[in-house]
Amino acid sequence: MATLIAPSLLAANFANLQKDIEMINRSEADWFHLDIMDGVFVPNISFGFSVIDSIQSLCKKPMDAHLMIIHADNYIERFKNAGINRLTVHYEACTHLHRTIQQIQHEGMKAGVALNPHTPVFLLQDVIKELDTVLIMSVNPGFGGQTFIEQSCEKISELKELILKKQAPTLIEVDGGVNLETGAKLIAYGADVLVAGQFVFGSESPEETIYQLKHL
Ligand SMILES: O=C(CO)[C@H](O)[C@H](O)COP(=O)(O)O
Repeated sequence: MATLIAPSLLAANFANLQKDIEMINRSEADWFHLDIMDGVFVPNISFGFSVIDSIQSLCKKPMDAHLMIIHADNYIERFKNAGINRLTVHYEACTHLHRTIQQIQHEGMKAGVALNPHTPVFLLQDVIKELDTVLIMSVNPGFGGQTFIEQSCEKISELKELILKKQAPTLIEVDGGVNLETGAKLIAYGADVLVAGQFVFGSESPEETIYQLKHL
């Protein structure tokens, strides 16, 4: 399977989101990646439903939301209504993770679980078969433009092993510090989806940068 590319809108120009969304529509990107932060689970606040509702009709590719929030259960139906196709919650922020996954899938969305850099992969062994995606955080969540944590590569190997062992249908998504160098390494270790924010939107030609990531 060709690697999927999910540009993170966190690094887009919020004064002209439409322009960046249209660029992603034109590009070889596969998904829109939306980072939702609550200022509690992570020390930053990003954007919420008013923004997602406004961009929903502009986004012509699946919307992949990464929730960095507590009490995600309270908002699952609301994210579905906002047009989100894939919803990822954090392992560290969910008390009843299995129930949360079921609720997301009950709403017709793909369900993902994100792991912070300090959270080991083996903790997912009893839910992996239910998961559409595992999002390996290769930086500490909360901010774009951080340095890639090398240890993430080993976690991808461990996750790949777990997925094969359990014959799970799960995609491996990686988020944080992705560029051409780290991206190539991540693909070699088994990543299926690369999220990239600063590397795409901070480049001279974001569309060309997406092309380069897609063809690594
Ligand atoms: O989840 C995130 C932050 O919590 C971002 O998606 C991630 O950091 C991507 O940003 P960049 O590619 O700029 O490192």
